[in-house]
Amino acid sequence: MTEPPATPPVLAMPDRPEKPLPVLTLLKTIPTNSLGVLDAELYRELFVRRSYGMVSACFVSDPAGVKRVLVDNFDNYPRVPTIRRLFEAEIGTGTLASEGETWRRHRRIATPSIDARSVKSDAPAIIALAEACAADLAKKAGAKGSKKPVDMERVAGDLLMRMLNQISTGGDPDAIPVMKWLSTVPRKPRALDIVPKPEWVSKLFVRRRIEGWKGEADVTLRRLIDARRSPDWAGGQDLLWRLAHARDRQDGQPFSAEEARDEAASIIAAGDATIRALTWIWYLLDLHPHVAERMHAEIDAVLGDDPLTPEHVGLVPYTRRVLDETMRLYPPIPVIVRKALKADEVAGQRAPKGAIMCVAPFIIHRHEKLWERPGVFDPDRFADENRDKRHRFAFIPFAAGPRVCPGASASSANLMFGILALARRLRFRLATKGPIVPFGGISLQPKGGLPMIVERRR
Ligand code: HEM
Repeated sequence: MTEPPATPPVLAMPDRPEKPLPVLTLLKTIPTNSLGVLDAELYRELFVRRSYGMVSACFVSDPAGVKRVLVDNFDNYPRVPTIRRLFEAEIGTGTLASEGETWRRHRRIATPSIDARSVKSDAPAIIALAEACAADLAKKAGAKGSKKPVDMERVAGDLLMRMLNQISTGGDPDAIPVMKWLSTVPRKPRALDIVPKPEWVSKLFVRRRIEGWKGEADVTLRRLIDARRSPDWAGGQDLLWRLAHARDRQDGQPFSAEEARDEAASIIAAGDATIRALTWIWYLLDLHPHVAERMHAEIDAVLGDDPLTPEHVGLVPYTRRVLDETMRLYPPIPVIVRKALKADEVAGQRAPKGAIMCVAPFIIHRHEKLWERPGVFDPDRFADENRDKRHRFAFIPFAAGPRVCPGASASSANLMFGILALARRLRFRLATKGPIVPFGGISLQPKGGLPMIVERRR
């Protein structure tokens, strides 16, 4: 067995300025990499309040503060309207982009359609997609190995798109443009997209551009849902069918056609975060051969030459720890932003009315006061015997509270199928000497992709 290196490798990080950036530099940096504005103090202090002219921002990393914002007083902290509008413009008012009673109703009706029980029956088809992806990469690598790199972000993106399509429509090829469209939401905004504006300005300047992006894909999505509402529907009970027939447990009412479309678009667009975890894991494994070796040994011992089944996921605890440690260091959603409707006390500190509340998994997961050796990749921190050492709200890749990710268990299972299928047959080596830069948009991506050489293991 390979020993862990005496000095752990330096991991890809965005710039971390020693001091807070001046406002102008901050405004210039955010569009190029929002994580590059997070300065060193934020990783040292559990609560930091900053003023930017008229706006206050609170960076909350104290686990008690995270709980206050996301769970105990979550009604006081809706999404920041500018970010919500970015989504709303394209996908309407589904769970992802609504607030108040609209959100509550969507969440109540939609959540049972994507919980672990509902997506269980998709597992064999999802596993088949993961196996096909591994077989395809093995073929490309050839017996002797190919020197031509593949972009792992693209590989993960393609696989996850097929998985989402399987869950949503039973794998209907007509729905691929819908998946492609929703994987681009939200697009890079223009200033006019995010400021509040009268309806006529929106119609004239914003809606038309967005209609162009959606093109036929939105028409297709509506058609797919309508077909499932028809009494003549003879297909399966996939996610779109479940959304079309779901009912509110409070008043027994189903979604309207428009609501069902918004919710489907919301869930498919949100599912895209999964791609990130299935990208960063191969980067970390290549940098840490002792972890890769142990994970491969576990997978080989448990799977052997047997066909991969859902039951295998429960038998590979070390591989699961590798996934958790990957999402600690590179959380797919790096920053959660809320706005304080009223002034509040958060972990003993004052959050003023109107403050932007930044609960950032990227900071919290690397915080010096919450983790030992936070920059070191060590999957064993997630071993059962170490569970008591960490606070429940110090690890929040799926957020927490009433707005916790409803796709958490479905995406965890799909990720494990993808990891097991690929790692059983293949190993990936970084194919660039240049730095890998984590880029923070809504989700956390390696800037410019992740080129890797594929090698066959068996
Ligand atoms: C590794 C994969 C994923 C991660 C790390 C992740 C993470 C998150 C996080 C952090 C949030 C909260 C964002 C915020 O409040 O600002 C969220 C919300 C959401 N996620 Fe996920 N997600 C993942 C996959 C999925 C999948 C596969 C689906 C659907 C099948 C999904 C559906 C949603 C929806 C609908 C919301 C909005 C919930 C609400 O506002 O009530 N996610 N996700």
